[in-house]
Amino acid sequence: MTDIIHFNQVGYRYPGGKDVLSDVTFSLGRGEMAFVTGSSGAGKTTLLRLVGLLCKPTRGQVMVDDVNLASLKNGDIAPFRQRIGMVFQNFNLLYDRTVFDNVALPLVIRGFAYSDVQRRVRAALDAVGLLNREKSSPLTLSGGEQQRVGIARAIVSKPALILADEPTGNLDPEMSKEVMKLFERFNQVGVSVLIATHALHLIVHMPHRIIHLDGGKITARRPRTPVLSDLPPFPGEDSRGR
Ligand SMILES: Nc1ncnc2c1ncn2[C@@H]1O[C@H](COP(=O)(O)OP(=O)(O)OP(=O)(O)O)[C@@H](O)[C@H]1O
Repeated sequence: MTDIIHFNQVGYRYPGGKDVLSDVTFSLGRGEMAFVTGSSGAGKTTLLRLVGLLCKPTRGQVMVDDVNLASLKNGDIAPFRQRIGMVFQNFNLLYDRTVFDNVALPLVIRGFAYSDVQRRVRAALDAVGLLNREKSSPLTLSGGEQQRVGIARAIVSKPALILADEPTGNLDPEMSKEVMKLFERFNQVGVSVLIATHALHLIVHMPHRIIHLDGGKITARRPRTPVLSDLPPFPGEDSRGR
């Protein structure tokens, strides 16, 4: 598995502040899903912001999709970000627009033809189970549905990588599980996914790797847990053991 993200001894300090990340080295494999955990202030959001080119490391190198982010010129940053889908805790939706318009936004900004916008937005809404709500205002949706709109907007550009910052932070336990399952579905079709979360109870039974931050340093890593589907099938059985 090649890496879609590689951090090499990365440090970050907000202007005028102290180090909020130091000596962070980790990789996310292409097609992998993993979690970044840690208490409030541990540096999870900052780590995702570095991957999403929302800030630049003060030390070390960040590679994303085989590009050293330090080598990108200003004009290359916006096109590069289109390879990444971002999902936020507070959904970041436009509440005076329809669900369709919210999901269409990244494509409209890029100047896609309307017929392509329509096709891709409908496919994205279908993938999150909200095709029947395309004309609705996000205000009429539940929190879980609003987050699914946020996820549809993140995947509509067919990114190689999804970054999600506390995507279940405003959701009840049932909706949180649904949203995590949705990320797993995209991961199963090859999208790499990195999720920052406090919700240990939600992820502890999931098989994905956990990268734990404390005070801006990686202090623990839980390897990916093998799951039944990793095992080769017995002769005469399919991969689900049936
Ligand atoms: N714009 C900023 N300027 C200065 N310091 C900041 C800024 N944003 C965050 N910090 C500091 O950086 C540290 C790491 O913050 P970060 O948001 O990355 O943590 P986090 O693990 O995502 O926290 P939370 O779980 O509460 O969102 C914190 O001490 C925070 O106060």
